[in-house]
Amino acid sequence: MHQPKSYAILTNNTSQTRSIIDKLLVNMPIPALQQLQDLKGLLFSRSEIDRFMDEEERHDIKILTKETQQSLKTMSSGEQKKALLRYLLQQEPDFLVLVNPFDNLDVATQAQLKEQLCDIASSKIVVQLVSRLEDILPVTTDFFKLDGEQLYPYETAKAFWEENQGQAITFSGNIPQPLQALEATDTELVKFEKVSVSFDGRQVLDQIDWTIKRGEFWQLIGPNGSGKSTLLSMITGDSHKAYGQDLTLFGQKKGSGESVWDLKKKIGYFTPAVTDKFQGYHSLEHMIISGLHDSIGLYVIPTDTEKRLAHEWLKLLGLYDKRANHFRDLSAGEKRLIMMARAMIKHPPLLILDEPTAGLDDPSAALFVDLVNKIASESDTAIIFVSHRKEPGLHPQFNYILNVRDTGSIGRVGLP
Ligand SMILES: Nc1ncnc2c1ncn2[C@@H]1O[C@H](COP(=O)(O)OP(=O)(O)OP(=O)(O)O)[C@@H](O)[C@H]1O
Repeated sequence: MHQPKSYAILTNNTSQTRSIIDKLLVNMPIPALQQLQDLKGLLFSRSEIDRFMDEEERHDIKILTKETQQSLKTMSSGEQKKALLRYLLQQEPDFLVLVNPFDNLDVATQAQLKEQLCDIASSKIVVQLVSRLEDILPVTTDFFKLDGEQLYPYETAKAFWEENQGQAITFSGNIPQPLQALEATDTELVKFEKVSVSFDGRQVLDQIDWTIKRGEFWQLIGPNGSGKSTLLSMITGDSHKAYGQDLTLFGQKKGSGESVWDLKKKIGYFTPAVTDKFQGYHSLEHMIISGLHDSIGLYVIPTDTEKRLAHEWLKLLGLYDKRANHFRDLSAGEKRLIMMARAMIKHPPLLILDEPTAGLDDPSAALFVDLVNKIASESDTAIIFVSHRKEPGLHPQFNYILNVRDTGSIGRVGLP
């Protein structure tokens, strides 16, 4: 049997990805992909998982998790993706549209999924929409680039690879200083001592010891389901599992009467999903200044000093000329740079970056990583960077590595 077509479409920050997906799924004609016109296609993407999660939460309709008690929301990214793929294959589609399929997955799960997708591609048409070159399946037969709404086909694989191997861009200038010097905090910002966590009788974390000190740059590494989000939510005050544990945050023992609000003021938090909350018409200048007021968008008139500071950040990011533009009109990569400036404007004692490069194309991810390195070296802010990918160019001082065991994940400190 001859191998069906496997299409790879490389997307960048200008790509109208949603529009091409919609056309593919409702069989609207796409000249370069005529073969798919009358075929049934299904979507494998983060947005589909979110949609099913929403169905569960709001309407109590369990589709992907029919066979388990656990809700989709509490599953790890790997478990969620497996459940979605299984469900899609049961529907026997003619082709699958895969959108950044390896995002949020650890290295081992990525490798398993890659093998499974290559296997599927040997008998079924797949259309990959990917922003990272390393995600393109080796079985790919036809290559494209999506600029805006325009789909450009390549004559050969060689022509595609030659044109798209990117070069790095870097920042020049230092990161702006805060309006007020960083509040004097204890040297130890976070201290887990023999912290164990269980869900429904199953132990997920086993005797975690982890101390994060002022100004340190950590990468938190662990396979899907190893408990990374659980650890982060204990630090940010979003998990009740933190109570009764030997956990000290900014010098205060957990459960000793601190308010979640006080805690949140000390932590800058960024995950790509946060950008989706900013749907209003906020200018870039106001978006950055809103970080000083802990608000989503700006609802007070900014002072001249605040504006000057925001302008310094915009200049550093190369976005000063766009300062009056609306945040919602920026590219995905630009939005993340602005969100980083917003999270950093006060130089919080701790900055948490939860898979911050997911979904970005290679040049935008490289630029983002460059900004993180810069913040780490030019400020007293401690950073926790969570990512499954070995981001080329990221320079953490330490790794905190979770290893999964039957009795819960154990943690150890490793040097990068
Ligand atoms: N509220 C909950 N109820 C039941 N199980 C949960 C809950 N929250 C997390 N879990 C389980 O705990 C384990 C650890 O989950 P967690 O989300 O912390 O892992 P993770 O390392 O962040 O995974 P990923 O990299 O996929 O995001 C998973 O097996 C998950 O299913």
